[in-house]
Amino acid sequence: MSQIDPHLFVIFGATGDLTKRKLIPALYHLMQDEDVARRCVVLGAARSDWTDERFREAARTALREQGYAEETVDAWCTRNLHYQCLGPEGNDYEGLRERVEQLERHRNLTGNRVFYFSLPPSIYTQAIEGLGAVGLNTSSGWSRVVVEKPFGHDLDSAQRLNERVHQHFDEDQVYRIDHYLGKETVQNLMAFRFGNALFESMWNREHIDRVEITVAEPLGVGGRAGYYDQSGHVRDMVQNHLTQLLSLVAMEPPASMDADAIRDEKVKVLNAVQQPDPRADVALGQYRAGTMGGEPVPGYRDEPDVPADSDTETFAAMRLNVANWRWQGVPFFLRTGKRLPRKLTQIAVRFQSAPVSLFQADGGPCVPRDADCEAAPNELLITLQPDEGFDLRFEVKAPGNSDDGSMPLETQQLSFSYQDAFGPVPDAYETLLRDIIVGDPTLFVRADEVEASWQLYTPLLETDLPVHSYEAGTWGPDAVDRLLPTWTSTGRTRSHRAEATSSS
Ligand SMILES: NC(=O)C1=CN([C@@H]2O[C@H](COP(=O)(O)OP(=O)(O)OC[C@H]3O[C@@H](n4cnc5c(N)ncnc54)[C@H](OP(=O)(O)O)[C@@H]3O)[C@@H](O)[C@H]2O)C=CC1
Ligand SMILES: O=C1O[C@H](COP(=O)(O)O)[C@@H](O)[C@H](O)[C@H]1O
Repeated sequence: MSQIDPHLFVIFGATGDLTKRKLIPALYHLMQDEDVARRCVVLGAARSDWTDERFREAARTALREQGYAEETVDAWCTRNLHYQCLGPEGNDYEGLRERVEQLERHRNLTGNRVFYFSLPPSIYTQAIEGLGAVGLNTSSGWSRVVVEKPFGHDLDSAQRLNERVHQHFDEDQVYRIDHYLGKETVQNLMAFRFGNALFESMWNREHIDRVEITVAEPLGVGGRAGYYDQSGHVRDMVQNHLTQLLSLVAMEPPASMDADAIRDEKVKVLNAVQQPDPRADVALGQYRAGTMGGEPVPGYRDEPDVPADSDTETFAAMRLNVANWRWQGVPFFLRTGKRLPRKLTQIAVRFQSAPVSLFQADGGPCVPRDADCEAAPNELLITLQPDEGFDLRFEVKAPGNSDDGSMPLETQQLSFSYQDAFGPVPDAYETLLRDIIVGDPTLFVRADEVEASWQLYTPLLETDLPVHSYEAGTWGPDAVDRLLPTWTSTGRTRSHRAEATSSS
């Protein structure tokens, strides 16, 4: 790991779900490296009237639940965790400043600070203003502010939030989190594309027929309806995670691996994506009651805290066109939803078929545009979770001969499994927290990038579109067939590995 400066890591929202489930375990894991543990002091903050000891106890419980050994956890919590109450209104920033300075004196820190907003998004502005009002945006060291998603709820609100943030912090101090960018396999997309000339030379409209991006979850809304019902699936997943995947698949090679060189290319490609026609290119859905893994599950409207007449979408699919020289005319299909049959994050790249198919039952040859002309295209499946890896599907001759005398072909695949090659992949939050404390912004979303993404989806979010019902445990509403009837990721399963993936 690069050199880490001694610093104070302040978590706003320290009593919340994200802190418990993701931030504390990621910090704990990072601090198994003694160098990091000596240099990082954590200060939790929220309105709840907790003490240091109460915060430590919550952290101990969270870590024990994740299977970490009791003694090591206890020692770490006592040594590294502190808590400051922000008062019942959450506005005691003067008290926070005093505590920050006191801890820095006691722990010999030199004014380097991270402020992590694990807060309800409606509080971001208040927190930014609060830090600015008491001068916590400047110090004798560096200060970084980390903002969780969602960053705004449309273009206008994202622009206003960026303006507020920039009144108190420079852009290079701001780390907008999209946790998909911390996933090892998402980063591997760049390695795959730009470290291998073989595929990059075919990565364009001359050779690719279509690209499909699927992010499917079996889970329902869980206990998050308060946020999710206001947000909906396009804001929750498409505007951020799927758009990041799209950018990484479609961007041009950057001039270097420098953070801004990469982010410049991501912004460029996002600006080339045409706004979808909401009525022709988009299908929305909401799950109704169904069966998952043999168990009945309730419909979205029967979930806790969801209004009985909610029209919030829990599924979205769309067709996008990237209007640039590399991609014009190649459809990018995005599909994501809750209560789909299984967990699957996958990019399927379908190459163009061979121009002439020689291996036909009736003696052929034929060309793919003829009816009944079977010419299986090559496909590359990039699976980001679970069972991370690549599968390249191609045609081989099956042994023996067909009765009709034609040469029998069968689809097989070359496969690479991340797990088999490298073992378990680290958690995305651990990667991202490490980048924050070493000051590497590459995997964070820049102000212009977040605005370009909202620009793309805001017209569709402002259109009153039908939300079609789908049964929990299926691949979404029938309306999705209008966009694409057969999705590579869920269509044929043509080999032992594809079947294994589909049943996991
Ligand atoms: N949970 C998750 O899986 C994910 C969450 N996120 C994002 O992370 C952020 C936090 O989410 P999550 O932890 O789930 O939310 P929670 O509602 O569980 O936690 C919110 C936290 O903010 C504190 N808080 C609320 N109001 C104020 C206030 N006025 N001033 C100071 N603190 C306040 C709450 O504590 P108290 O009441 O004590 O003040 C609590 O600690 C959100 O932006 C969310 O979108 C992103 C991805 C996944
Ligand atoms: O940001 C979010 O992501 C999760 C899915 O994340 P994953 O890492 O498990 O793929 C999603 O469940 C949640 O609704 C959304 O807010």
